[in-house]
Amino acid sequence: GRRSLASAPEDKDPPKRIAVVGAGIGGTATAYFLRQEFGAAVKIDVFEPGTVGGRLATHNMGDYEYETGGAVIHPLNLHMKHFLERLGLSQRRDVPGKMAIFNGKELIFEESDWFIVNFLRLLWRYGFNFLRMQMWVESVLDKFMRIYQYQQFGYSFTSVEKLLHAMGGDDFLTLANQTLEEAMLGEGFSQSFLNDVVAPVTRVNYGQSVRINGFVGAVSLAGADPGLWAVDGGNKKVCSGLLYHSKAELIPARVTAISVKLRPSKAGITASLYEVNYVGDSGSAHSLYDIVIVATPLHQGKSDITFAGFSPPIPSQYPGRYHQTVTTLVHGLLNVSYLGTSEKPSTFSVSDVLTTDTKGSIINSLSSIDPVHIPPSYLRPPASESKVWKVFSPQPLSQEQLRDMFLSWDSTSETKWLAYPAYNPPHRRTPPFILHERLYYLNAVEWAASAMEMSAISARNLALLAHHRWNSQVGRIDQEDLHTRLRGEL
Ligand SMILES: Cc1cc2nc3c(=O)[nH]c(=O)nc-3n(C[C@H](O)[C@H](O)[C@H](O)COP(=O)(O)OP(=O)(O)OC[C@H]3O[C@@H](n4cnc5c(N)ncnc54)[C@H](O)[C@@H]3O)c2cc1C
Ligand SMILES: CC(C)=CCC/C(C)=C/CC/C(C)=C/CSC[C@H](N)C(=O)O
Repeated sequence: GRRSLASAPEDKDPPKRIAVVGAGIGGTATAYFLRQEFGAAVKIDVFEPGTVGGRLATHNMGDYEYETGGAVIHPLNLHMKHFLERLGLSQRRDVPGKMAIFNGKELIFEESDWFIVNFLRLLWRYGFNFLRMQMWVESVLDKFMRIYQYQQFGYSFTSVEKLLHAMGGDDFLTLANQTLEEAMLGEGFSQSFLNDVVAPVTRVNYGQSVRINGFVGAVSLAGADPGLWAVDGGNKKVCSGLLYHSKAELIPARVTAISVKLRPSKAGITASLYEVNYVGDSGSAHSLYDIVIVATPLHQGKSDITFAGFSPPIPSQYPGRYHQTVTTLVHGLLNVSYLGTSEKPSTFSVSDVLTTDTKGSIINSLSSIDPVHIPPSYLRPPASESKVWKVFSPQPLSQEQLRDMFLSWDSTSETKWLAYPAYNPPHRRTPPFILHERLYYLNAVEWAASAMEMSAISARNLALLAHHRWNSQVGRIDQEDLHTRLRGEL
């Protein structure tokens, strides 16, 4: 393939052992790409105290299973698509639905079955803002897609900033360091369009306002594109599949500390190894590794790993915090009048209710959801029947709030996530990908944007970076102007 043509002919001995901390999509994709880069001989251990999948998780309700965490994937998320192909998984059958926007009192927009009706309504209210937004998101996505070509040619980046810059130049760095609101007002979008249309999208996807950074804002708007998909059987199947495919060993334990140990090597030169300390059901233990990849956020409430013996020191927790989103699944009957509509439940066919950023609003969104596997004759039940609704809110819902929203229910389930970063641009500095010589940090990428595909891109980047740094192949690291240099290459 095109990678091997340019790799150095005399690679040094491959590493013997590599550790990955965390078995979400980031950690399991890292194990998969590490195996691809370093070959069959290296032993890869993946540490995970919880369920494989991390923020990709499901819950059983009635006879079916439903996504409670990461749910939708973009049609242009090429790593996720590639994983499905390699693992023999398939996309879940799509059940079309309609969207509405709720301002806390009434529905200010309700999608019609007819494209032309939606188009004319939006044109009437917001002029060409809507079409221009689609063009703006597409232009960001066009540049974003360059990363796949760079990675296919084996190029890697030492920081989130350099990765963003390689995709979209200074424009992407500016975008990431200003708010979505500033970026869109600067592009000439109207404040009412931001309030009525853009904020509901950032609220459903990231639980936050239009003051998130412009880059994650564009990702969020891409998350409202048509053609979104999910994995048949549940998104977390990708994680267990990648783990199996990578022939990594899953160690069901929590990593407590990572320290650097100096060891004399064959040539008499002192080489450093990493000691990973962990606690599992059978007590605590430690092992030595040549390379370690941390694939869990190093933030308050997310993980608590001590880094010992490093100079400069590595903090257990980086500045900034993760934002809480509570997922409540309710198997019950919606109180349609809660949405201020006089429509009959039997004809109310909205599946996704987004919300504006109104003071006192307690929910971010309310969606009718389908099981992770859709049986052949499945039809989404109307609102007049008991079915599963998913509510995203910043705080847990009280019984009283649930009683306002639902006429009755058989069961509920609540998952409190520290879901994604609380985005307050301009951030001081994105955390580093490289914590130490051969110690890497995958979730730094979430400060640009948090999504399954972002973790997969970071995984590929770190596997390449770890490989090139191990073999001192500097020609594949932080190369400038790749877009021009690779033009015409397929
Ligand atoms: C409610 C919600 C909805 C979302 N919706 C979408 C969506 O629709 N589309 C989308 O693309 N993205 C979505 N996301 C974001 C997406 O889920 C995440 O970006 C992605 O899953 C992150 O994967 P990760 O592997 O990097 O991290 P995680 O999934 O968090 O994995 C980290 C793993 O590390 C483990 N771990 C923690 N500490 C230790 C330790 N000390 N030792 C060992 N292991 C440890 C954890 O148990 C966890 O399993 C959503 C997130 C949430 C919460
Ligand atoms: C990374 C790129 C280019 C695109 C990803 C687009 C995408 C799928 C964004 C969504 C991210 C996200 C955090 C969604 C959360 S909620 C999703 C859904 N609306 C739901 O109801 O679960």
